[in-house]
Amino acid sequence: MPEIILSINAGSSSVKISVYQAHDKSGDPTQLAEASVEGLTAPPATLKYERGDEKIKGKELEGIESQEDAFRYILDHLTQDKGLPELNHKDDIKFTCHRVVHGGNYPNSQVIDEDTYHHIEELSDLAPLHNAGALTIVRAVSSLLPHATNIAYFDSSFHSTLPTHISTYPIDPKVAAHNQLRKYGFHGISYAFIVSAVSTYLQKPASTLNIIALHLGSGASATCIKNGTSYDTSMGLTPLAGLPGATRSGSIDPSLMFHFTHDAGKPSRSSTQKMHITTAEEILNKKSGWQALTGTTDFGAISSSDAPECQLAFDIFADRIVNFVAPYFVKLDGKVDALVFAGGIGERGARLRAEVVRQVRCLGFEIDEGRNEKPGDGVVTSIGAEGARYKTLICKTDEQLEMARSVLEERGRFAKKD
Ligand SMILES: Nc1ncnc2c1ncn2[C@@H]1O[C@H](COP(=O)(O)OP(=O)(O)O)[C@@H](O)[C@H]1O
Ligand SMILES: CC(=O)OP(=O)(O)O
Ligand SMILES: [Mg+2]
Repeated sequence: MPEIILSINAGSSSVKISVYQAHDKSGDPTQLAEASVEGLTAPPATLKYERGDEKIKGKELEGIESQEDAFRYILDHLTQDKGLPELNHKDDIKFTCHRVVHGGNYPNSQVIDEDTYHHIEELSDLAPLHNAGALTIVRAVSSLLPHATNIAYFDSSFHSTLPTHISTYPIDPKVAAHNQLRKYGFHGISYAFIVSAVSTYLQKPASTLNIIALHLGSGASATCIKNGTSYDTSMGLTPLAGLPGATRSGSIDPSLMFHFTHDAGKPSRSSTQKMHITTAEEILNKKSGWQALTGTTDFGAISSSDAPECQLAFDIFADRIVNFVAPYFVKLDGKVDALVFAGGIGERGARLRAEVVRQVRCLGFEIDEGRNEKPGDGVVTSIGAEGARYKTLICKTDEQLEMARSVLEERGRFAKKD
């Protein structure tokens, strides 16, 4: 009986699911199909599907508005695909991996049982665009695929190596300890993939790899990776800190909110019994960022527009990214193996990459315009100019593959208790 792994990546604007078949040989599981519903924050959402030579791109979907809608749509699509007989029997799905953004103090992945489910639910307030959506998918899996083992992979786990002086906020330590207020950091599944891919590409052991990695998607972050581990990262207690995003402000003066509205501390209308967020958090997470500045969350459209508000959004993003690249270069003492772009915008946004690299040229980074416009097909490609002091790379990050690989490596830990 084939063992199938469904790897589910619920982002703030998309749900991406890859289907793998496990095998006994060493190496990666075999990918059978990849489906994603994108644009949940810029309706209509669209479907992208790839199975062998079968490709669908940009199919507009009616009524798909949430992560759960997207999951159910993709599962139907996969199980009804005649060219994917491996999924005709839902019981063959042995493992479902779920990307869960906030994992609190979990240093590694966890089988989702009652306890972990409730713990992840408690953390929903700290990742209001993410955890609750991922849990709706966990619940759907439990009813639609009762034989599968659900495993949570946390975006925050990769950052459990942050030094204390970097993860600690200068606030009352008693309150901080009691409420577990510290820098957690996110996009860690992606950063784990990036470390392994760049280490293979540069033929340098991961344990000696120093990179400045930028995961730029609907949510965007920068991470300073020292000796293959997270040394600093731009997101914080929640994914709101650091860089702006599709609907997020990124870091602002914390006092700003009290001048923006008198209702800052009141519960927002999107609070539920299980998730409590204030009006301030609602505004900064869901009503700010590119959406507020330009009216669209599509950074591709923003980058190619001449409209002044789009130009301003573009300039803000480049500026805020540089605000992390430079200090991370210093924290690595100039011993930097590469500056790495990843995520939907990092991988596809040639104009933004060119602008960021131009602004940090005094550090020794330089882009090759031709390669930047038409990067190669590999998982990692170089876009740096010949002779530049430091390398600039694009990494096609794959959070679904990172989770599926880990399932196979750690499967002993996940034996299902029947
Ligand atoms: N050609 C492009 N140039 C710049 N940005 C792009 C381009 N194509 C897509 N994007 C942007 O990538 C972002 C989505 O990134 P992704 O990492 O897939 O998001 P998520 O955070 O939901 O996982 C969107 O803002 C989208 O507009
Ligand atoms: C952590 C985070 O912001 O994730 P995403 O970019 O997928 O929304
Ligand atoms: Mg993402």
